[in-house]
Amino acid sequence: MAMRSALRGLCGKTSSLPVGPKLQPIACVPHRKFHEDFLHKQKNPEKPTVLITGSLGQLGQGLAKLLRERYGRYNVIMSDIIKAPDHILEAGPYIYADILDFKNLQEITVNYRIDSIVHFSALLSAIGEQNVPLAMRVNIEGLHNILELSNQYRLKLFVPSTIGAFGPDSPRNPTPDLTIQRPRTIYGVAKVHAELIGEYYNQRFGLDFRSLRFPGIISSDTHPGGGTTDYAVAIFHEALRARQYECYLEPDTMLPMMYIDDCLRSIMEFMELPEDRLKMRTYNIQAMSFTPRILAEAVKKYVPDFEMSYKPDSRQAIADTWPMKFDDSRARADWNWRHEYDVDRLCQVMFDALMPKYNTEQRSQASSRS
Ligand SMILES: NC(=O)c1ccc[n+]([C@@H]2O[C@H](COP(=O)([O-])OP(=O)(O)OC[C@H]3O[C@@H](n4cnc5c(N)ncnc54)[C@H](O)[C@@H]3O)[C@@H](O)[C@H]2O)c1
Ligand SMILES: C[C@@H](O)[C@H](N)C(=O)O
Repeated sequence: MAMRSALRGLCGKTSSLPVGPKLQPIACVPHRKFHEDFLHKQKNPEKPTVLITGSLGQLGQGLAKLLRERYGRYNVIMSDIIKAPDHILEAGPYIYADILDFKNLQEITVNYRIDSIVHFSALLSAIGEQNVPLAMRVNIEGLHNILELSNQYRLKLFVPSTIGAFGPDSPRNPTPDLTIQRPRTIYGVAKVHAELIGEYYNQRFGLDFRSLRFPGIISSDTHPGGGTTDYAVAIFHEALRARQYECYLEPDTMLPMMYIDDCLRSIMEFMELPEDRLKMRTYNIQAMSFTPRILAEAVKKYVPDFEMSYKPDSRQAIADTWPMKFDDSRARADWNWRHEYDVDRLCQVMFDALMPKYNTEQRSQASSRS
C-alpha cells in the first residue's frame, strides 16, 4: 500500500501494474506496449497464459488466485469492464476487456500472447430476465466473439454452463447429461446455445472447447451477481448480521449447490485433462442438493436464534423449472470428478470465514455507540 501511495504521488495516477515485494518499482506506464512487454518478461514460459473474462465476479477472483499459484502471477490476465479494487491490482495483471468489442479482444490476445480463455462474463438468471436485450448481447453475442476469437487464435476455451440450461420438460431428479433442454430464461437459452455451438466448433474446426454445468455456487469472500441461487450465500451473511433472513424461494425448493472450492478445483482438473480423456464437451457436476428449509436448519446449529421467513418472488418461477439434483455419473466415470463439500462442511467453512468479519463489525459498532 505504501508503494502504491508513493506511485500515486509520482505519476498522479496509479499504475495498473501490480506492485509487490518481488517487483522492480515501475513508477508509471508510459504506454501500453511497455506494460505488455514487461508482463511478458515476467511470465513463466513453460506455462500457458490464461485470460479470464468477467473476472471480478463471484468465480473469477478465486480462480485467478488458484491459476496464479499454478502457472505464475503474470500468466493469468484478469479482465472485466469494471474498475478493480486495489487488492486485485496488487495481486497481478488486470485489464479492461469488453467481450462485445471483438477488435479489443484480438488486440489483447496478440499483445498478451494468450493461450487459453476462461470465459466468465455473463448476466446471471435473475438479472438477465430484468434486461433481456442486454443479456442477449452479453451472453450470446459476447460468446460468439469469444468463440470466434478462440478459433482464430487456436486458444483453449472454457465456458461454464449451469443447472439453468434445463427447463420444466427435463427430468429434474436426477437430471442426466443428455436429455431435453428447453429452459425458460434468456440465461438458460444462451447457455444451451453456448454448449451446442461450442460442441459444433469442436467437431467442425477442432476447437478445444470445454464446459461444465455448475450448480449454484456458494462463496464467502465474493458475492453472487444476481442469480436464482443467491439466497444460499445471503443467508450466511444475514444470519450473522441480523439473526434473520427473508428468503425469496419457498421452503421446500430443492436445488443443486456447490461450495466454490469444489467448483474452482473442477475447472482446474477439467482444463488440464488430455483431450482424449473427454468423451463429451459438456458435463454435469453435482455436490449437494438442499432446500432453504434444510439450509436454515443447518445454519441454526451455528446461530441458534436464527429465523427464516419466506416471501417468494419472480425467482421462484425460475427455480421451479430447474433440476433438483444432477446426475454427474459420467463426470465421475470419465475424469474422476469428486466433490469434497456437503452441507455440513459448507456451513463449517462459511461460518469459519464469516464469523470473525461480523464479530469485528459488531464490536466496532458497539464501541462507536459507547
Ligand atoms: N455463480 C454461480 O452460481 C454460477 C453457477 C453456474 C454457472 N455460472 C457461470 O459462471 C460464470 C461466472 O459467474 P459469476 O457468478 O462469477 O458471475 P458474476 O455475475 O458474478 O460476474 C460476471 C462478470 O461479468 C462481467 N461482465 C458483464 N458484462 C461484460 C462485458 N460486456 N464484458 C466483459 N465482462 C462483462 C461483470 O462485470 C461481472 O464481473 C458465468 O458464465 C455464469 O453463468 C455461475
Ligand atoms: C445457477 C447459476 O447459474 C446462477 N447462480 C444463477 O442462479 O443464475
